[in-house]
Amino acid sequence: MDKLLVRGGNTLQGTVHISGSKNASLPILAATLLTGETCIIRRVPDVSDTNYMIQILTALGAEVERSSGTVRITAGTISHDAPYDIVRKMRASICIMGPLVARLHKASVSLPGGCVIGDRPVDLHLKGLEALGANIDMEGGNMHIVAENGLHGDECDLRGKHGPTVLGTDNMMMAAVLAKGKTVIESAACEPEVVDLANFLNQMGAKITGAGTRRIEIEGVEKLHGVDYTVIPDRIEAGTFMCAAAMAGCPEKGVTLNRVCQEDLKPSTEKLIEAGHRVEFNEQGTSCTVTPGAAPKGVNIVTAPFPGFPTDMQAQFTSLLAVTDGISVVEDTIFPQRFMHCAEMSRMGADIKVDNGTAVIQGGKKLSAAPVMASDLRASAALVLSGLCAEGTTEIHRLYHIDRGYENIDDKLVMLGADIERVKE
Ligand SMILES: CC(=O)N[C@H]1[C@@H](OP(=O)(O)OP(=O)(O)OC[C@H]2O[C@@H](n3ccc(=O)[nH]c3=O)[C@H](O)[C@@H]2O)O[C@H](CO)[C@@H](O)[C@@H]1O
Ligand SMILES: C=C(OP(=O)(O)O)C(=O)O
Repeated sequence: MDKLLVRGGNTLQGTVHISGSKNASLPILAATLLTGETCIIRRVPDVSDTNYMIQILTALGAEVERSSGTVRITAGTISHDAPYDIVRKMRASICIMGPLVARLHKASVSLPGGCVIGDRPVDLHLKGLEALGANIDMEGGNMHIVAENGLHGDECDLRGKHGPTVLGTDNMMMAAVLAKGKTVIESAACEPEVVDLANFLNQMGAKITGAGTRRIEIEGVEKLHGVDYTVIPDRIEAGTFMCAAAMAGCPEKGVTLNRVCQEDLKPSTEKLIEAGHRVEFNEQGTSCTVTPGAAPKGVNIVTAPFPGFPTDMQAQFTSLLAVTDGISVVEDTIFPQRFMHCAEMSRMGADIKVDNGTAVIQGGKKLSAAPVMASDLRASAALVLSGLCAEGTTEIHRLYHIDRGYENIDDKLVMLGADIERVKE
């Protein structure tokens, strides 16, 4: 197992290229199961989650070739059966349910295991599939989903107690594209990754309108075909580098991020500006430079479904606010238990009290290095950010979390001037 040594105090400057979105790539890779024709997906980040999805597709019978960011998939003859051994490692593997039932009229998929960021049920995914005529039986931790005569269009409201569901919306869209008749999804998730999946499906020949709004309509079609598609930039990786620039960037030159989407970065941009940092986009909105402010101040954050502030940026902003003067309050309404990074950051000298889904941060503390444990993907990014500003060498253990979703994060930070080394434990 690897660990990261982050020697804090270096100033970051230069340009970083943002990778394709992990959270857009995962459902898009799963959606290639909807056709026997070849799909080429470009700018798929080379991270363990996308490689894991490729292993799942291969285990189901698809032929997959990967050459750096380009993945070529032909799902000619596929199996409906995804046992525990192949789904257990990644929760996002549940997005194979929709395409399998749509194409084969049946799917056996093991329930994903627990998740450290909180309770993550799949009731809304199942509600969506049931609305389209699927019968679902649970047995021995497996979901057996059958639609003997195929799926049919219907209406379904996917609102849960924490708001809409991203992968649940994806699953229902993927199920509905080959269903007979029209499907309406109410309270759909509006995240850019949902829109990217809808764009991909439409290029395959699907008829989806309204993606990016709370109501999505899908007119079922008989068949989908292969496509050549490029996934959107990763707004969470970009947001993480924006935080790095605000925390450790050169005050004169800042850090430039290339291959971003300005619209998708709005919530992170607004909070950085409110906290006193400078964020400037080029005219096309595809590149931005973040320069740390002279007198940054604390801000309050409440996570919410898109276009609100993303829960996937909560840990990184908590890290930024821990070293920013003033009191900040950060509430995660989507995953109220997603604060494991705070205990580790406290070991580095941060002053954060977490209670009932809310962190109260007494900011402006000088951080000092400590050995810390990454507990999940974004928590590990938050610890790297803290390490960049800490005095001494921070050791970050359990690096497999960060490798799930950040392509070469250590190399990218080193290119910007950070002193980071990956070593064997
Ligand atoms: C691979 C991927 O894209 N992952 C993202 C996706 O996860 P994912 O799609 O799994 O997250 P959801 O949008 O489904 O979760 C939102 C909320 O709904 C609840 N819920 C969800 C499903 C369900 O059937 N019942 C239910 O109650 C969840 O517990 C959570 O409180 O969106 C999350 C919320 O933006 C992000 O943090 C994840 O990074
Ligand atoms: C929580 C995340 O991913 P997943 O839903 O796959 O756990 C994430 O990308 O921050």
